[in-house]
Amino acid sequence: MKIAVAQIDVVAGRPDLNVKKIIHEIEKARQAGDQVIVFPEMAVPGYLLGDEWENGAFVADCQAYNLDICAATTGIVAIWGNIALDDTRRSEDGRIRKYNAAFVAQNGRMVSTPVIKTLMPKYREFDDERHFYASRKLAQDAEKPANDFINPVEVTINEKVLRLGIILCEDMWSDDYTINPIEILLAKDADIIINLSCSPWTWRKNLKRHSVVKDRIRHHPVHLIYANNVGIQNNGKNIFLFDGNSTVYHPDGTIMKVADDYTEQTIRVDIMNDKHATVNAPTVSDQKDIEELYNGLVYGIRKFMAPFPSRKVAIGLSGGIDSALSVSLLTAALGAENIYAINMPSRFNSQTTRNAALQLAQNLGIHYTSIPIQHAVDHTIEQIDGAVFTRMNGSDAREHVSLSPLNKENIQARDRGSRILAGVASALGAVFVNNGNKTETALGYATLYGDVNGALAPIADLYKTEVYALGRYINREREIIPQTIFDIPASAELSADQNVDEGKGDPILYPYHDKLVRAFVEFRLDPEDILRYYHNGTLAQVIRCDQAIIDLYFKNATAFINDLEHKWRLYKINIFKRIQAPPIIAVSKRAFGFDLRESQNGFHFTRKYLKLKDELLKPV
Ligand SMILES: Nc1ncnc2c1ncn2[C@@H]1O[C@H](COP(=O)(O)OP(=O)(O)OC[C@H]2O[C@@H]([n+]3cccc(C(=O)O)c3)[C@H](O)[C@@H]2O)[C@@H](O)[C@H]1O
Ligand SMILES: Nc1ncnc2c1ncn2[C@@H]1O[C@H](COP(=O)(O)OP(=O)(O)OP(=O)(O)O)[C@@H](O)[C@H]1O
Ligand SMILES: NC(=O)CC[C@H](N)C(=O)O
Repeated sequence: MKIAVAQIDVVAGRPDLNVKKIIHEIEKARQAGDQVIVFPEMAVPGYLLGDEWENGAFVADCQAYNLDICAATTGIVAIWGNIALDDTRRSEDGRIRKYNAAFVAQNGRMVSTPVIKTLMPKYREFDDERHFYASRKLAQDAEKPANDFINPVEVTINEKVLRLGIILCEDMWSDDYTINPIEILLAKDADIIINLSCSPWTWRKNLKRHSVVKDRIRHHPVHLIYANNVGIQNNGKNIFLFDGNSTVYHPDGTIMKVADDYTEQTIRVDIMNDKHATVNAPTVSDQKDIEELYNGLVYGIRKFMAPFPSRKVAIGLSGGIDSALSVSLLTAALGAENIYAINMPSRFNSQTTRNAALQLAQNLGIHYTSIPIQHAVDHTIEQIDGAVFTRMNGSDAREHVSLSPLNKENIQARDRGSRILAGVASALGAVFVNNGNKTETALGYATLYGDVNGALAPIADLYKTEVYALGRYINREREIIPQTIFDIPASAELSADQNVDEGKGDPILYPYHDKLVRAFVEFRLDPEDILRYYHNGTLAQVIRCDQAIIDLYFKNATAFINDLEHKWRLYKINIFKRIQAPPIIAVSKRAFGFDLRESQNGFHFTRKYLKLKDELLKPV
């Protein structure tokens, strides 16, 4: 059986574009002699559409496109993902019932009723349960076992009947569920498993998938096809990267063929005359991780900017590592001709960072200018510091406004972000970007309406140590980011206390705080957990931090606890900044935005935490 797996770029919300592509691929496959062609999950509408799924006209339009696809299937079996509607019944939200489904057509006719997704992911960015009715709910309604609703689809190819075990993405990731759709299909003599997916890239997920596949077909070896899309999908607060990596597996779970990452590509195999060699499973290394991260971010930026009327981007180039990495990624994604860098020195910016910013711009060949801000900052300070409020209740009471040193720091950041960058971007017909990293985003180490601004936050899902690692990757062949930028301390350069030439910088101990933030955000640990691990000596292992670093920074329990409480407070209080922050490209296992859904409730320390703290601080 000759099967084509079409790894198309699914544009979310654009069924017109997607269907055009699908029909084109079907025609190509027919000409190539393929007998079956498989497309990804939700290949017609896209998947991360938010509450657009509630737009009745839109979903009806998407479903109606099935007729166009079906009509194109002369001489071939096509399998694709789309929404299925049942307007005779309602979902639990009172709206028309919708299914996340796979459609199978051959010779201009649907071969079966739609195959309905069984397992509905409802964690992280996934919201299937909110919008779609699962096949297992249908079973419940009918008071029948779930198995009755999970069946192979029979197709006839060359007069031979084949039983296709078709599933949708999460149906394969069944470890945490009570139902295992693949097992059910294989028990019903499916000849092959075909998984239509819409599965975003995250760190080492492809590797995990290979082991999941191996496990699923361990007791019942059959070929397994995994069809995933490329492109990005944006839920409003996060951009998810779809690397594709569509794979055909041998019955022993080894890889027969795999599509290239982030590339529209159709892979072809002749399943039953299996002469295909085995492709080596990918290896794991830090270098490969960094390479994948780099490729993903560059792809994400390029795709995010594609629908904008202009690809021009303005960026504040400080001579620090964050903007250095960001500008390097932007240049790789959009071309040097589209990048406009502005250095905006105040009196606190060293010659060291100013020179580094200029050198970096020269190395990249981008547009560059310097717009000093001290004059405007002084003017703003003078106006605010001199302001007097008069109470308008007849008392004429007066209140003088006085700026603290911290207020003055923030005026510089706001002057850069809200006055210069926003002004320059509008003059150029460009957008400007936000260069915050994940560590400072978590701790609120950025100024609201200043450097929290921007159209896109390309590196806000990278911890500071990852920012440096990617910076070194950028320099792998030649020095693009000047070495000085790696040598000076990370610093906001907003006051004399942050003078890089004197070795002064941010009040964040990145090698430890990166790990602590990751424990809060990705491992979902509370200070109670952190303190317990600290107390029983396993903290370094749990948060994957060098013990020597913890010992170096914290000489005793008091120092450790003070820091832990300070950082937990910052993390929780600064949700207000993240709410107003631009969309973030998601690359970790939990990105700020709409991957981690934060409620704005301040901070709390549990009673167990307080008890343990008392014990630890009790004088001996
Ligand atoms: N719940 C809430 N909802 C909405 N807004 C709220 C709010 N609570 C306070 N606010 C507002 O937020 C203001 C305080 O926030 P904000 O103005 O950001 O100021 P703040 O958080 O006090 O300070 C920002 C920190 O980031 C550092 N920083 C700034 C810029 C760049 C860099 C760098 O690394 O390069 C570092 C800076 O040195 C300082 O330590 C308040 O004055 C108030 O107007
Ligand atoms: N002097 C400056 N000129 C231009 N832009 C600046 C300047 N200072 C800050 N910015 C902008 O504000 C952003 C936030 O500053 P921040 O200090 O966090 O990052 P950075 O300077 O790039 O890196 P680092 O924190 O390592 O110094 C910068 O990425 C940059 O876009
Ligand atoms: N589309 C889906 O069902 C996504 C969930 C799935 N676990 C994934 O691979 O990302």
